[in-house]
Amino acid sequence: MSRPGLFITFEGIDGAGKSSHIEGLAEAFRAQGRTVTVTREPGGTPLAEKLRAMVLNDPMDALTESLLIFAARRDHLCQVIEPALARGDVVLCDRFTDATFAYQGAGRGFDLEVLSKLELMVQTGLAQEPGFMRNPDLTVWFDLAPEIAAQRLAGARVPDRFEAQPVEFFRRVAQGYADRAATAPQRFARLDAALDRHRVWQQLTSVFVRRGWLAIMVATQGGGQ
Ligand SMILES: Nc1ncnc2c1ncn2[C@@H]1O[C@H](COP(=O)(O)OP(=O)(O)OP(=O)(O)O)[C@@H](O)[C@H]1O
Ligand SMILES: Cc1cn([C@H]2C[C@H](O)[C@@H](COP(=O)(O)O)O2)c(=O)[nH]c1=O
Repeated sequence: MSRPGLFITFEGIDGAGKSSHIEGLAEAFRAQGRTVTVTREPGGTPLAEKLRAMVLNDPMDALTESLLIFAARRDHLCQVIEPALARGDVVLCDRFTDATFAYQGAGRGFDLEVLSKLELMVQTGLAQEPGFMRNPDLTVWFDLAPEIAAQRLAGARVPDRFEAQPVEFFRRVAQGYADRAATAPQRFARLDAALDRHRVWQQLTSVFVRRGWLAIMVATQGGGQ
C-alpha cells in the first residue's frame, strides 16, 4: 500500500545545526522503507541553484531578493517537491518560506503583507484541488542564540551575504522565526539547538516518533561536540 508523501522543512538562523542532522534523518527514514528526497532552498533545481548563487553573493535590494527567492521556490515546487510528494516520498527540505519571513521580513524589514501575497501566489495552483496551498507538514525549528551560532561558524567557511551580517540581524531573524512559529504552533517543532549534537539528534528523532513517522528511536548521530 502506498503511503502519502511527507513534506518536512528545517529552519533556524545560519549555523543553528540543521545540515548536521538532515542526512541522518534521511537514513532513518530509508531504513524504514521510505524513499527520501533531500533538497534545499534557495535551490534544489538547476534554475533555482543559479538564483541561489545570485541571492547569496550579489548585492540587491530586499524586494529583488524576495522575488528571486520566490521564483526559485516556484521552480523547486514544480520540478522537485510536488512530483516527489505525489510519488509518496518523504521530502526533507533545508529551509522554505518561513526563512523568507524570518530573513527578508524580520531581518531586512521587508513588508510582511507583500511576502504573504507572494507566498499565496507561489504555493497554490500546484496540486489537484483548486485553492490548495502547499505548506510543510512539519517544520523543525533549530532555535539557537545568535551569539552561539556565530561562535560555531567563526572561521568555518567564507561568509556569504547573509552569514556576513552582524549579530543584531540574526537577533531579528531569530525573533522572526519565533513570530512565525507562534502563528502555526501545530506545524512547528522547536528544538533546543544549544545542546550537544547527540541531544539535538535525540530531540529531533523523538519529534518523528511522537508523530508515528519513525517507528523507533534511532541510534546516535554525530559524535558530540
Ligand atoms: N549541536 C552542536 N554543537 C556544536 N556545534 C555544532 C552542533 N551542531 C552543528 N555544529 C557545528 O556548527 C556549525 C554549523 O552547523 P550546520 O552547518 O549544521 O548548521 P546549519 O544550520 O546547517 O547552518 P547554515 O544554515 O548556515 O548552513 C558546523 O561547524 C557544525 O559542525
Ligand atoms: C530559503 C531562504 C534562505 N535565505 C538565506 C538563509 C541563509 O543565509 C541562506 C541559505 O544558506 P544555507 O547555508 O543553505 O542555509 O539563504 C533567505 O534569506 N531567505 C530564504 O527564503
